[in-house]
Amino acid sequence: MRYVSTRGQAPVLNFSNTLLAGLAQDGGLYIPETWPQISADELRKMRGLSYPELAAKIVHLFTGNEIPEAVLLDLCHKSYAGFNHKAIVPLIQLDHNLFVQELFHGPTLAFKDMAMQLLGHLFDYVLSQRGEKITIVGATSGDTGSAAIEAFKGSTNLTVTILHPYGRTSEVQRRQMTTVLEPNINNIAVEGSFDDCQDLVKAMFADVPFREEMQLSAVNSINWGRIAAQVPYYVYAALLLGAPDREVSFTVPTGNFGNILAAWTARKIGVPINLLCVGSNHNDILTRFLLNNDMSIQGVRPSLSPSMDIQISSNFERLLFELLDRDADQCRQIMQDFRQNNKMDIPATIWNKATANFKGVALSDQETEKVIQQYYKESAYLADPHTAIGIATAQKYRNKDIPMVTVATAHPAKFPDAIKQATGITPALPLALADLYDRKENYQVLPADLKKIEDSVRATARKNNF
Ligand SMILES: Cc1ncc(COP(=O)(O)O)c(C=O)c1O
Ligand SMILES: N[C@@H](CCOP(=O)(O)O)C(=O)O
Repeated sequence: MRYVSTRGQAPVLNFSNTLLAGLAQDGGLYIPETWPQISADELRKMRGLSYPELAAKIVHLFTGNEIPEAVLLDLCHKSYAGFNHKAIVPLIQLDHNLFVQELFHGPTLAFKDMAMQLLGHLFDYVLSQRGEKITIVGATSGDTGSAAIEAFKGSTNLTVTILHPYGRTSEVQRRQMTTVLEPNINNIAVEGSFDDCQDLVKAMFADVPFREEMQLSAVNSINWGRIAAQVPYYVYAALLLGAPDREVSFTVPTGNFGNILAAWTARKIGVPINLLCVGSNHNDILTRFLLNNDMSIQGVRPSLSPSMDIQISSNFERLLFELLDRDADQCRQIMQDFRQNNKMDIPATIWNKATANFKGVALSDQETEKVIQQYYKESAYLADPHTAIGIATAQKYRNKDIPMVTVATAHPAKFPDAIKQATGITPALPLALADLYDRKENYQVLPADLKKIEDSVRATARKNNF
């Protein structure tokens, strides 16, 4: 498998180098040079596989023989062994043709564990083979950070610095990150928004001497490895609901556009997926785009669904590249203009192609609360605020002939205040996290200043003798 950058000016890489590179040198995102395909017959043969077995087959399509399927199978078994549901990604039926696929049964209670647990093993495998050490830098609005810290804590091959927006995650999310005290983990609360954190990560990659000195790598969904490891659960749900002989639609609560891009990738490789629906909170740049071709940055406002408090959705660039028929020069120009003008100018022909594939709905906090309340009362289903946005979006776009699956991206106990406000109950944290509020925290608060952040990343690497 070979990977190309969406901006066309970075070297073409194999899977392992794409994984370690994270972001392309030209600021673009890596994407497969050609899409692997699964035929309907091959899909039928995958029915009945367990989740780890299916995941190994799907991820192998993106690694090629660089990582043998038998090795991937072993890594997938290890990755999902600690999940606290036997099905790993159970599909719950809410209504006649409305389903929820729960992706939050991993150690940090959000869908990020699905990819991050596997990425932890993949990085270890590749780095041990090469005898290399790297520095991971990541931005989080709450969930990627804890999943990455959990997956990589204690590793002797790498250090991890995670930037989170100061005071803008839930307390549970913050504590899940800041109470991990292993020396290879560094938590920074940045005085700014998630978008500022993500910009700082990209700026570290753009600082070539720093990038080379530290051997930087990424675990946000700018890294293709993340997307590849998020495709299998879409295939799993589709197979359970009759694929390849029946279509299925998906609704995804969306922020950085990584999770829905994985669903779109499942369609690209041959899974019959009908609609892809984006659910947003009032940080609604993606839904404004889908409804009115308005992709203008309006500043991030805190919401009840903090993990989606994002305005610059990195993975949109991968979709754009594809919709532009892989014209990397045009993609690069549009992305550069976007950051200069705070507005993306998308030609009408491209917008039409996007809206033929994707639909979108934005919910206010009040509406989100009502949906949590309604499903709790009527269906005894407790949805976290992100999932509730997904369910409301699915309600709008479901149709009677095609099953609609909303991916449930977080456990309600990660957002106890919002759940209490909506239902009056406080969801309990699972046993493994029951003492979270008693654990000691360690993090520093820094301004959104590249030099200060780089100094902190370097200090962590030095402390670990890198
Ligand atoms: C709970 C939760 N839901 C939804 C999202 C949005 O997913 P994505 O950024 O892949 O669009 C996130 C963050 O990524 C999240 O943590
Ligand atoms: N919501 C995310 C934001 C980062 O998304 P990623 O998928 O690109 O890592 C978070 O919880 O951190």
